[in-house]
Amino acid sequence: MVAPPEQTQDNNDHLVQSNDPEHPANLIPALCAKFWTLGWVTGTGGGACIRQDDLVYIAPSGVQKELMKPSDMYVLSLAAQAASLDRRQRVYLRSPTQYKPSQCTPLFLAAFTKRRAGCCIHTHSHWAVLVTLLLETFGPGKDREFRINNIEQIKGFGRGFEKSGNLGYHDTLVIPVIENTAHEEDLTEFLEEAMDKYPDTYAVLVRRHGVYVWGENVHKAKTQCESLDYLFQLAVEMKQLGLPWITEIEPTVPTRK
Ligand SMILES: CSC[C@@H](O)[C@@H](O)C(=O)COP(=O)(O)O
Ligand SMILES: [Zn+2]
Repeated sequence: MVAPPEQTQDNNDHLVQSNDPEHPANLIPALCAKFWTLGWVTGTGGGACIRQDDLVYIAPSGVQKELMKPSDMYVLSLAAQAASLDRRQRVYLRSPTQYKPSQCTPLFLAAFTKRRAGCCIHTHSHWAVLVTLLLETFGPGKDREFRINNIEQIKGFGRGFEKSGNLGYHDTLVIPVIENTAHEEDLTEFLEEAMDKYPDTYAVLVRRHGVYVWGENVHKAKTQCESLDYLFQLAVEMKQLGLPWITEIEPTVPTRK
């Protein structure tokens, strides 16, 4: 077994220094600046995390996510983390001294380790929060899933973990909802439970809080996050217009003559 790299005296600064705009240390600040304009990472909430092979690039906690710099990024080795005896203790190769790492770290790690995701995005989007509030009004039992079908944007989603291709127009997209907790890290066990119960899901809604969305790579995570936000907004607006709530209708497959 190859020993994981250790934190060096220079804090492994080379891990976050690159001229490549696609390098995770450059991409996280760039993505978060775009997400801020969508209201996804307002007031320090939400964020994004990228895995490149064994290395995970993590934003700091409690900072204005749209103003971050590559040098603000934490770097963690999944191999070193797996070898650590205490699962809650994080093994960082690089820690910017003035901050703590994002409180969302254990949730991001769940997407990387349980689903081999390459990127995980957490938003505090109004649409995500409103959808969880609307679901509450459907009563116990019906408030634990967001379902939608017969909308073109569903095709923006992959079929599921280790499955090829995307959902089709007539498929139903199902996103589980978990309850919020006082501390972000306490959501981890519920997020993992939801992943086990819905093995093909790429997202988990957190009631009155937001959504976690992941994908095989940055492109897929971003596409799925944007598609989902579009669908959440559409669902809320359909409800406002008095159109039938999509969770209450069955998929309508037209019959061919
Ligand atoms: C507005 S505080 C939000 C946090 O508690 C949390 O929900 C969040 O999404 C961001 O946590 P952070 O530790 O700043 O990355
Ligand atoms: Zn949050």
